[in-house]
Amino acid sequence: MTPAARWAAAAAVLDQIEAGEPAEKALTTWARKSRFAGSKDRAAIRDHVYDILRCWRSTAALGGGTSGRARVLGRLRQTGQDPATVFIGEGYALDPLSDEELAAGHAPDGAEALDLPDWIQGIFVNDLADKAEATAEALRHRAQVFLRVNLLTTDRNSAQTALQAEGVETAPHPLSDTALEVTEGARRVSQTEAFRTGLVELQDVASQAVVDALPLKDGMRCLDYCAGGGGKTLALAARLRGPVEAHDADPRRMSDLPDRALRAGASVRLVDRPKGPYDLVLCDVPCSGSGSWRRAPEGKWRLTPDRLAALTQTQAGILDRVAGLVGLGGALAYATCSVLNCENEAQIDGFLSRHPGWVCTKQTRFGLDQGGDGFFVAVLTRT
Ligand SMILES: C[S@@+](CC[C@H](N)C(=O)[O-])C[C@H]1O[C@@H](n2cnc3c(N)ncnc32)[C@H](O)[C@@H]1O
Repeated sequence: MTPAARWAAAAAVLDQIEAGEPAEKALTTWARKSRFAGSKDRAAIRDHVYDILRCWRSTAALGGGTSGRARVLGRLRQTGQDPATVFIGEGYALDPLSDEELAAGHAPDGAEALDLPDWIQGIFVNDLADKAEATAEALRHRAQVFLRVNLLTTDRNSAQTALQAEGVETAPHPLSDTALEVTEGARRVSQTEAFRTGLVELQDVASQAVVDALPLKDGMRCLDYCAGGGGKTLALAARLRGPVEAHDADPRRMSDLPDRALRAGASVRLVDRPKGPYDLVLCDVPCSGSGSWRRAPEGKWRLTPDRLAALTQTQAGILDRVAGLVGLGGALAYATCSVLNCENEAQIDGFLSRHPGWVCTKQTRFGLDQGGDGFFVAVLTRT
């Protein structure tokens, strides 16, 4: 496909998303109908779509409309590319722009320029103060690719050498001693022998730092209560060098975890009904995902005040339930990939006011300015 044809395909996918289709589904449907597209085409189209999803409001403002065509025009203007090289009307390219389309569009302002929903801009300013703008700006750009070195099978230097031999260049990242930032060959990672044999896992650096912050001790009984795909379960098992139990309200989300654990040489047991007492329970709760909107930008546009309120209730409910699983002297670790106070510090304050006999021994925010996604972790101890 020509570069112009890829933009035309992106415009078609964006129209489906505008009509309410999830981005992944719209991309898959397009790929099924377009067998002529190769893997490089599909990757380029996906990049266009996600770049625009991150900048959904500003591209619409600059392009003068919410159609895929207008958003592509907005994105080209935003990145200083000449629309005349894309709207060429030949082959599979988009039709040339009309005079009306050329005259449309305005420079985005305020929340539009920061690509935030209006209702959340005030919350950002209130919660993040002088970091609000920089955080919103960081969420408008692609995230770096990070790997977690699996300490059960290798060390960071050896993993780096193995990846380099397969054309993947990496650099250690200061936020976690298990983290490598991929500087070249990111698309090749999942095909490498190093990945297939469990030397490394794809995992954001701040997500790794959350696990580093947990009070781990040899032989402790440990539960990951919201295990999902198991990213943190595996990191925990590697740090602990021992077994970890994994639970999720939706067990289907853990369906790949046994295979992933096998590949990583980690001991993970899936539990339907956890029975305490545990020495450590990690709750990586469902949240707005506002710290990782650059990886999952649709979440930014789908979040509503009602949905956020429902999420904070779920989070408080999980904390209250899980408290009963932690033994005396044990710890409850609460984590989110959110930058919002109502899902972070306010949840901890609420828990402490409902549960006398618990103290908060650690509370850390990882900001996007530290390189990874925005994360929060608190450690609560039962005294
Ligand atoms: C943020 S995700 C977990 C991500 C995972 N820890 C990781 O690192 O890959 C939150 C998980 O919580 C699960 N969940 C939602 N409500 C829950 C509940 N009431 N109890 C337990 N898990 C719940 C969801 O199914 C989802 O898999």
